[in-house]
Amino acid sequence: MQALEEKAFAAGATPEQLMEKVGLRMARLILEDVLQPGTVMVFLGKGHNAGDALVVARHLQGAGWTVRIRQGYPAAEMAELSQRKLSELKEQPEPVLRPGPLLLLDGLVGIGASGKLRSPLGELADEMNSLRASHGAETIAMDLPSGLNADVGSGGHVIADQTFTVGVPKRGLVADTATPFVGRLSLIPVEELPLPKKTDSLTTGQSVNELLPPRAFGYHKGQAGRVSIVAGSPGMWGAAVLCAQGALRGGAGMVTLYAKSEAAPILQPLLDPEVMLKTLPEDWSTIGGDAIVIGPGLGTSKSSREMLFKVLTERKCPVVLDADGLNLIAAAGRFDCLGKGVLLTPHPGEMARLNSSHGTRAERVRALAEQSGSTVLFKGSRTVVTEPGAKLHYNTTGHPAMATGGQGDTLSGVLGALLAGGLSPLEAGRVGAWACGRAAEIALSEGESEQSLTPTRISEYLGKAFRSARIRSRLCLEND
Ligand SMILES: NC(=O)C1=CN([C@@H]2O[C@H](COP(=O)(O)OP(=O)(O)OC[C@H]3O[C@@H](n4cnc5c(N)ncnc54)[C@H](O)[C@@H]3O)[C@@H](O)[C@H]2O)[C@@H](O)CC1
Repeated sequence: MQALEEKAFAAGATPEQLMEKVGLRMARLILEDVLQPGTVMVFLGKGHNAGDALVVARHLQGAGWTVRIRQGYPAAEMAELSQRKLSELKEQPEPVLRPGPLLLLDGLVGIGASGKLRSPLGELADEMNSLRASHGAETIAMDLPSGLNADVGSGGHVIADQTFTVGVPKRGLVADTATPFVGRLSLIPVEELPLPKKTDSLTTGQSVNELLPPRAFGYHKGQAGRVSIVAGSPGMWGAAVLCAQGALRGGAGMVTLYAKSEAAPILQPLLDPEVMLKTLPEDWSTIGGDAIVIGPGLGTSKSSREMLFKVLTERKCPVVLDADGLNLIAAAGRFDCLGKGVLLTPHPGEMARLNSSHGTRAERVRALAEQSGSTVLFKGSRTVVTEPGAKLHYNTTGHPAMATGGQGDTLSGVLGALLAGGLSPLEAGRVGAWACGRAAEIALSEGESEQSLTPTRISEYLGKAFRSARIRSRLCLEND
């Protein structure tokens, strides 16, 4: 990263220009999500990381926020540029905490850090963590959460709810050990710091926007695609309903749910009127569509097992395989039915049944992709998608509020819709994970809580999530 910065400076960009650019972009993303002005506390070390935080604070101050400064060192000991950014904040009378949101900006250390946080920054980090725990404050880290090793992700100290990483994703941010310290991730693009092509990538609003170009005016439902869903069983019909909701709001042209005829009186009143309900044929391989989703709440009966293997072996369109679909494959070891065109969506429990519970998440997702020849979306607080020969794509959105049964059913429907609309399994996995996570974030900023958020609400917020990919992409690229 330092080497890239040096290149950018050699090409004429000044550190101040870069700092102003990233600070403005970070502030815009905050203002997109936090709808009401509140108090922002800025925690400062000595280096340019502090300067980033100060530029963000200045923009928030301009938008009506109250700014409070917590400095580790006197101004005279700070980097000259950061001193200047401190002086550019408007003088304020010593403010009291006012009602409204409380944001903590972590500008203690960035990529210039080495080792564990030393005094007085260690104490400031503790203060941030305790305000987060006791005052409902949200912590936003500039570039990386202070204390965390940017290369390997060890040694976290500041617990961030969100990290704005500058220019290039640092490897350590997506390490398993880093996830609890990093929170949601936003990549702040800096044109002067081009992304390295070979490294693993982050799926951001900008990348989702590129994968979902606006539809042509003459677009019709045939192009949006038909999603067929085989899901649900006695006691688990809700999974089928959630999956159909996700498919409908993920952009499908037509959604058909296939279920046993005796389930119709239960299902029909629960389904959106746009969803077609058909009797599950004896031979599942006769089910048509542009994408098939199999598995949510399906059960693991012998007849389902035989039909699943048949559909997969004779598939004529992409298939999303979730939940019991994965369990059936795992129990029988029938990896020979998988391969290209199949998108597997295991959570950690299903992953352990399919492959192994040993190794890092990165190692496990790669191993399953190689073993199955399929695309794998490994769910978790840092969902990761890959396929044989591809790099790892880490999702950046989501929230612990998504820890509820049924989220995966919604996601599988969304994935079916994206595949039916023509995305590849890898693209669909990236977009689907991003959109569901973003829907959760928006729902929370509009009043849902960690306790209340349901998968149905995720579907309801998908509209805003897809829109947000376009908005965030624009916010991250315009300079004024
Ligand atoms: N260089 C630039 O022009 C740009 C830098 N940017 C920001 O600047 C950051 C890098 O800035 P710097 O290189 O000034 O470094 P940092 O701001 O990361 O901090 C370096 C300072 O922290 C102290 N320090 C290091 N490890 C410590 C520890 N364990 N405990 C306590 N103190 C410690 C060092 O003595 C040094 O004074 C990036 O992460 C990014 O946030 C962005 O503004 C973009 C442009």
